[in-house]
Amino acid sequence: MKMTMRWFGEENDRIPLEHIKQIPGVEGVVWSLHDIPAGDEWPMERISEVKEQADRHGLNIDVVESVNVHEDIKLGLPTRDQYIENYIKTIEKLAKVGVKVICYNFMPVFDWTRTDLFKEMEDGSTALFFENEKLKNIDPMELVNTISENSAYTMPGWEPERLAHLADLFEKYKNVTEEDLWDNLQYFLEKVIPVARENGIKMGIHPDDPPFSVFGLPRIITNKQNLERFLKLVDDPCNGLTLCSGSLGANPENDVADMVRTFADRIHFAHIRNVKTYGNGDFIETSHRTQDGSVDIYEIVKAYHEVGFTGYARPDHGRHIWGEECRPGYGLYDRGLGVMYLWGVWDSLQRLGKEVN
Ligand SMILES: O=C(O)[C@@H](O)[C@@H](O)[C@H](O)[C@H](O)CO
Ligand SMILES: [Fe+2]
Repeated sequence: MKMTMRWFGEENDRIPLEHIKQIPGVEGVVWSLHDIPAGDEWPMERISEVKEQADRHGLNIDVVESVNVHEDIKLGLPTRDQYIENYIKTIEKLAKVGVKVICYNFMPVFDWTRTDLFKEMEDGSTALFFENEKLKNIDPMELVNTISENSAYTMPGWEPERLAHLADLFEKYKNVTEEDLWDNLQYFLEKVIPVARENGIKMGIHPDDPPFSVFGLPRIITNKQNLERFLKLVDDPCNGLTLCSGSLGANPENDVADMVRTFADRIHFAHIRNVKTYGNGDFIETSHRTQDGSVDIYEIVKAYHEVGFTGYARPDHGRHIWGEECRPGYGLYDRGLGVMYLWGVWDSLQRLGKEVN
């Protein structure tokens, strides 16, 4: 397991690379060019700039999250070919600086969805919260406003410029069914995966967060059966998964450890975090520790260990603790604690394995 940490970029993240470097066992940053609109080709100078910054701190840039997929590709519009062309050029450029994995998602309109970014927990910390009833009764634009107002930074997947045309976007999706979305995903993969393979890059789709439909929009990367279907769309090792325990774990029916065991060789990137589910569709993000949430993180790490996972991992979101002012879900402290929990479990399994053999 190669440990990484998400970093939003020099002027876009309060956490300096010096601090990331001090977290035990973190070898690389998971990065992106967050200001480049989905569908545009990434400029080589900008890519090289991040590579140099990371190099200076002895961190690798092997994983990119995300190269976002333009809405026209998800909608299957004739204009998609141009955007796919740009995507391919970006893949080729990323390969030039040694990128190994690209994480992306195929969620219509919104990336992750929460109704509260700073929900207070019993211990005084705050965390991202999803309230099912509230979502049912809220106008999508109101949610966009809450999320952009609440944050000092632009939230990936919630770009105000794109979401300004929300009504338009919803209109375009009106007749797009889940089956259409599958077809459009397949079309995209058939063009992109061969290029990724030639360039030594593995693609890892991120599951939908939460793993069910929001605002009536279709969502398909949601459970084991659909992950299986996804992997068969293009049956190539480069067509793989970013297995996100927190996204999938928001549906208590998903058994993430079982997915690790089943899809082991197609998991290129592990997002590990815990959520507490309440049985009515509500959930809150908790510390990584198994006892603190509803997802058995210990069992998931054990499954990765059992299958001999050598891919990349990162602590996904964390709570906001110790008064830290940070991007929602992306503070230094709780994610740092998360890394140490994951290593604690991993190292003890490693040692036990040696003692048994
Ligand atoms: O919830 C998060 O912050 C991430 O796990 C996702 O936003 C992820 O970066 C994207 O879905 C990947 O494209
Ligand atoms: Fe994730």
